[in-house]
Amino acid sequence: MPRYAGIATFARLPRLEDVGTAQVAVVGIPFDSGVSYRPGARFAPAAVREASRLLRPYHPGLDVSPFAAVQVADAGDIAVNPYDIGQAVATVEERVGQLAAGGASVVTVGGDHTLSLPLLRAAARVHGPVALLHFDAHLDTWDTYFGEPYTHGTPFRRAVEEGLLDTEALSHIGTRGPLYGKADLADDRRLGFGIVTAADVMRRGVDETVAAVRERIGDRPLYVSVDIDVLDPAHAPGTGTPEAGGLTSRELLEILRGLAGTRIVGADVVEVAPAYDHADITSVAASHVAYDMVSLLALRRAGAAAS
Ligand SMILES: N=C(N)NCCCC(=O)O
Ligand SMILES: [Zn+2]
Ligand SMILES: [Zn+2]
Repeated sequence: MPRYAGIATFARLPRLEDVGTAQVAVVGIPFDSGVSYRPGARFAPAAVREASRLLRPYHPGLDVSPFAAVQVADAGDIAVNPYDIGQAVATVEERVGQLAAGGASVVTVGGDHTLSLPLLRAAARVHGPVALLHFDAHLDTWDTYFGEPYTHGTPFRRAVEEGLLDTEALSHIGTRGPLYGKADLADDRRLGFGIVTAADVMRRGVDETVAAVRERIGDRPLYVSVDIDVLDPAHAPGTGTPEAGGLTSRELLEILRGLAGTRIVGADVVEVAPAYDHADITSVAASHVAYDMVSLLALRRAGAAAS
C-alpha cells in the first residue's frame, strides 16, 4: 500500500485493538472546549495522523527504530464531551489510566492544553509527582479564566495544587510574549517553575539549554508537554494563540533529542489547530514531535527491558 493511501493511523502503525497490548500507545484527544482564543484543536488528531504518513521507521538522530524496539500502536481517539469540560477531564484521566494499567506509555496528540491536567493526574498515579518539561510560548499557570479553573491557560497551576508535580524540577521552555502583568511571573516562580525563554534558547543554543534542563530533571520520572505554539508562527501557523519570536522546529526537535537517557514516562503535543494551518506546516511539525516522543519512550522501554 502506498503511504498516502488507506485509512490513517499514526505513522501507519497498527491499531491497539489489532495487537492487543502495546508498550507505547499514541492516542488522540479531539477536544478544544478549554481555549481562550481561536478554537479548532479538536481537529488536530486527524490532521496529525494524516501528516504522519510520511514518517519512516528509523530515527537517525536517536539511533533507534522505535516500532521495532517495542510494540507501538495507535489507540485511536478518546471520546470526550465537548460541552462539559469537567467530564472531559475525568474521561481523559480514566482512559489514559486504563492504557497505563495495560502496560502502555502514552503519547497524546491533543486537543488543547487543558488536557495536560488529566494526563498529569494519570502519570502521577503511576509514578508519583513527576518532573515537567513544558514547551510553550505561554506559562499556562494562570489561576482562572472567567472564573473557570479548567482551561488551556491553567493546567499547570492546578497540577501543582494537586501535588502532581515534583516542584524541584519544573521548567518552561520557549516562553515569550506579553503577559497580563508582572505578577504572572512571580506567581509562576512561586509555584516552582524555572524559565528558559525563547530568547534564551537563541542566545545559549540547544546544547546549553539541554544541559540546564537535564540537570534540573536528573533521574526523576519526566513528563514532557509540547504546546505547538512554542514554535514561531512561521513554523507553526496552525494554532490558536500564536506569539511572534518563537523556536524553530529544528531547535525544538534537537532539544527533545537531548532528552535521550532521561526517565521519560509520558508526553503530549497539543494546540495544533488545522484550520489556521498552511501546507500542513504545523501538522507535519507536530507529527515529528510525536515521533520523537515515541522514540524517546521506546528507547527507555527497550533499555529497561534489557537491563
Ligand atoms: N495556548 C495555551 N495553552 N494557552 C494560551 C493562553 C493565552 C491567553 O489566553 O492569553
Ligand atoms: Zn501556548
Ligand atoms: Zn499551552
